[in-house]
Amino acid sequence: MSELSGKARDLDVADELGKVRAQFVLDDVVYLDGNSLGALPAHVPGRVEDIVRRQWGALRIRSWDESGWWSAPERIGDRIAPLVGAAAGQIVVGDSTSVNVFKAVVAAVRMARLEDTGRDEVVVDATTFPTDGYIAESAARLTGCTLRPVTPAEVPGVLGPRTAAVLLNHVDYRTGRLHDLPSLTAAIHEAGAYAVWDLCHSAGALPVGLDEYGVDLAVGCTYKYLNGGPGSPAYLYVRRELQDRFDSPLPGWNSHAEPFGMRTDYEPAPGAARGRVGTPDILSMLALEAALEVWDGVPIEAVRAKSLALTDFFLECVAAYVPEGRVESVTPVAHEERGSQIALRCADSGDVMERLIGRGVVGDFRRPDVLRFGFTPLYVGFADVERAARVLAEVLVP
Ligand SMILES: Cc1ncc(COP(=O)(O)O)c(C=O)c1O
Ligand SMILES: Nc1c(O)cccc1C(=O)C[C@H](N)C(=O)O
Repeated sequence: MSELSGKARDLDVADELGKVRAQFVLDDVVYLDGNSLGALPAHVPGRVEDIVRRQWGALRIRSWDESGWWSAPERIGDRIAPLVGAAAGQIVVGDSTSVNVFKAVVAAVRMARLEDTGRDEVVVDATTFPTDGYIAESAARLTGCTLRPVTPAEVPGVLGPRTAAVLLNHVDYRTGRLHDLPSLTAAIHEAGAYAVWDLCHSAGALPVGLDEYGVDLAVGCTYKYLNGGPGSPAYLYVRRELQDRFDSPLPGWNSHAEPFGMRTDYEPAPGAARGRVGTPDILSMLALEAALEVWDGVPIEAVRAKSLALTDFFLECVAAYVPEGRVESVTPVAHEERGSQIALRCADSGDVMERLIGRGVVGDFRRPDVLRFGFTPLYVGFADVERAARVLAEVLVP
């Protein structure tokens, strides 16, 4: 046994979260793509079967009340809340991240304008996952704002009396860089603007502290580190003090104060429900609710500690196994700047990822030249990490 595989074994033995892995359906593959689609918790298929056969099949329409379908968006929001540092009553689950980005950015601009009509700029992370950029551009156009795409490091320098809203990613999807949410949020508030954070790549991987740092609005998906399944609904956080002013650009009947009043005038519901639009996607939503049970008794701080240990160990193994200069990490070394993934740049990365997957190590390739490896602490172990780096070195040999 090599020194590093011995170290991996010792780290796995000492790993307090190691037992959580048994709750997932995993095979002999090293699955490092949980930052795109999380693995399936083993109890979910049985629960979905019950939801379909009993709740839908037998109870039918009664399930809106008797099976808790109607209240699911806020109930599941409250289950996600502690994972992102939010008190109950501020998160609603539903729609896609893209749709929630739209709601949040337009609502942020509208709130900024309530205080100062001269605010006419939306600042967006220029390096963002494309959907956020597209939607921010459309939201800016619809609200008569100018879009300012800048890197997160440039954000403090462009804030000013014209800034209405700023849309940022907590963790960059390509590089895995963790942005400084507390200080950027403080700078945005200092400028009198509203902060909207996309938590897709941080929720379930590290503590977020939404309430602690006074974030205004946040969105995120649930199919990555929260393991909700393909296309599982996203969520929207609206800070409690802002809820009465949250003016949704998509005021559907589900966010009405009296949804069954069938009134022609719109009166928004109080609380997080104001972020709803139409009928919730119950099957996906309840599959997500079941999936979230793997978090029972799992503190997010322990997840963060293991995540950093996994990524540190991966970098150590890559440095030991891969010939120097063959790959370059674009993920920051500093813990306070690192999410839960490592992105390695190399010339022929598309082919390299195909060979890796062929050898049972699943990461993904992001254009133009990045090999992305996501580390989900709930089910990735240190032996997986050592194997991934070893196989990477093998497939990199010309
Ligand atoms: C940062 C970020 N935002 C948004 C999305 C996607 O949004 P949607 O759930 O609407 O597909 C992703 C990944 O798919 C993402 O990485
Ligand atoms: N949402 C995805 C999908 O519907 C298909 C394939 C991949 C995805 C992803 O989540 C991509 C992911 N946001 C990324 O960071 O690249």
